[in-house]
Amino acid sequence: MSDALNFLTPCLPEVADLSDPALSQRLQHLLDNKTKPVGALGQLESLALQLGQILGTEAPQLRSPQMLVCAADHGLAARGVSAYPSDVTWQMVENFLAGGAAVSVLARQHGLALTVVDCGVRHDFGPRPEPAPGAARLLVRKVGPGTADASLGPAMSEAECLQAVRQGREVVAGLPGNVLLLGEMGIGNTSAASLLLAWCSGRPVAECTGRGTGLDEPGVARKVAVLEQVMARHAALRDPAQALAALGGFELATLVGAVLQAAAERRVVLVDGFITTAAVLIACALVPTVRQRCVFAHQSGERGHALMLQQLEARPLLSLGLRLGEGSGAALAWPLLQSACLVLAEMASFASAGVSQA
Ligand SMILES: O=C(O)c1ccc[n+]([C@@H]2O[C@H](COP(=O)([O-])O)[C@@H](O)[C@H]2O)c1
Ligand SMILES: Cc1cc2nc[nH]c2cc1C
Repeated sequence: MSDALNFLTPCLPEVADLSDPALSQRLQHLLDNKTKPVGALGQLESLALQLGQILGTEAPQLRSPQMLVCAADHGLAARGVSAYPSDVTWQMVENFLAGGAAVSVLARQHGLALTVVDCGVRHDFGPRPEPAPGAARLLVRKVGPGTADASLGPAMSEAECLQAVRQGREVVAGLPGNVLLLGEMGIGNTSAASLLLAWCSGRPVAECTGRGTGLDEPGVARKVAVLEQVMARHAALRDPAQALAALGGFELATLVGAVLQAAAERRVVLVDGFITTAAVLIACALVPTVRQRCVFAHQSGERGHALMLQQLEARPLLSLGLRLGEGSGAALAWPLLQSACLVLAEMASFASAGVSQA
C-alpha cells in the first residue's frame, strides 16, 4: 500500500506483491521449450507469463469471466464538453440491458457474463424483472444523480467517493470467477479521465484531452479551456483520493473499488480504454501492487490514452483505433488471454513432440 494516508485508506485492501522469481523462471522455461523458436509467440508469451504469475501457477485457467460496466453522469457535461447529451447515458444503459450495444454483442459472442452498475446515472431505472439466462443484469448502486460540476467545486464529496469505492469492492466480491473485464458508460467521462491523467502525470491538460465521443477541433479547444478552469479550481489536491473525489466520477470511483477488490482477490483485471485506464491509474496510485494484476486490452484512439499507458508502463494487446468504451476493447482482447493459457497448457514441448532444438 502507498505509505501516505488519505481519506480512502480505511477502505483500501492489502494487495500482496506477486513477485515470485522461481515461478517466473519455471513459466519462462516452459514457454522456451514449446515447439517454436524462442520468443516467436511475441506478446502472447509475456501475457502467458503474466497470467501464470497472477494466478500463481504454471497452468493458469481462466474461470467465469465477468464484464463489469459502470455507468454514471457528470455535472461537467453541462459545460458542453461532450458531443452528446447526458440522456445518452441512461439510454445506452437500456441498450446494454436489451442486448443491443457493442459490448452486449461482444460479451454474448465470447460468453462473458455482463453486469451493468448504475453508479450515479441521472435517471430512475425502476424495478426490473429477473434477467433471462445469459442476459445482462442491472445493479443499482447509485451514489447520486450524477456528479456536481467540477468547475464549481469537487465533483463529489469525500463521503460519496468513499461510498462509490466501497460499492465497487462489494460488487466484485459478489461476482464469481477469476477474471474481471472493465467497462464504463458516462457522457462527459473522458473529461474526468483527462483531468485525472493531468493530475497524475503533471502534464498540461491540453496534452491529456481529446475528442471523446467526437468533438471537432473547436469543440476540443473549448473542452480544454473548461478543463483548465477545473484544474485551476483544484490546484491544491494533495493525494490520489482527493483527486478522484474532486475530478472523477461515480463510475470511475466505483471502478477504482472494483479494481482494488479484484486485485486483492488475485483476479486478472482486463482493462479497456481511456476511462477504465484512468480508474486503474488511481487504483495503482493508491495501492501500487494492483499494477501486477492488470492486462491492458488495447490502445484507444482517444488522445491521452498513450500517455496514460506510458505512465503505467503498459503495453496494450491491440491497437484497433477503438474509441467506444463500454468494455468493447476488453471483450475483443479476451480470446488472446484464452489463447495464452492454451499455449501453456496444450502446446507440445520439443521433447514431447520429438522436434530438434537449436
Ligand atoms: O474508452 C475509451 O477509450 C473512450 C474514448 C472515447 C469515448 N468513450 C465513451 O464515450 C463517452 C464519453 O465521451 P465524452 O465525449 O462524453 O466525454 C463514454 O460513454 C465512454 O464510454 C470511451
Ligand atoms: C451512442 C453512444 C454509445 C456509447 N457507448 C459508450 N459511450 C457511448 C457514447 C455514445 C454517444
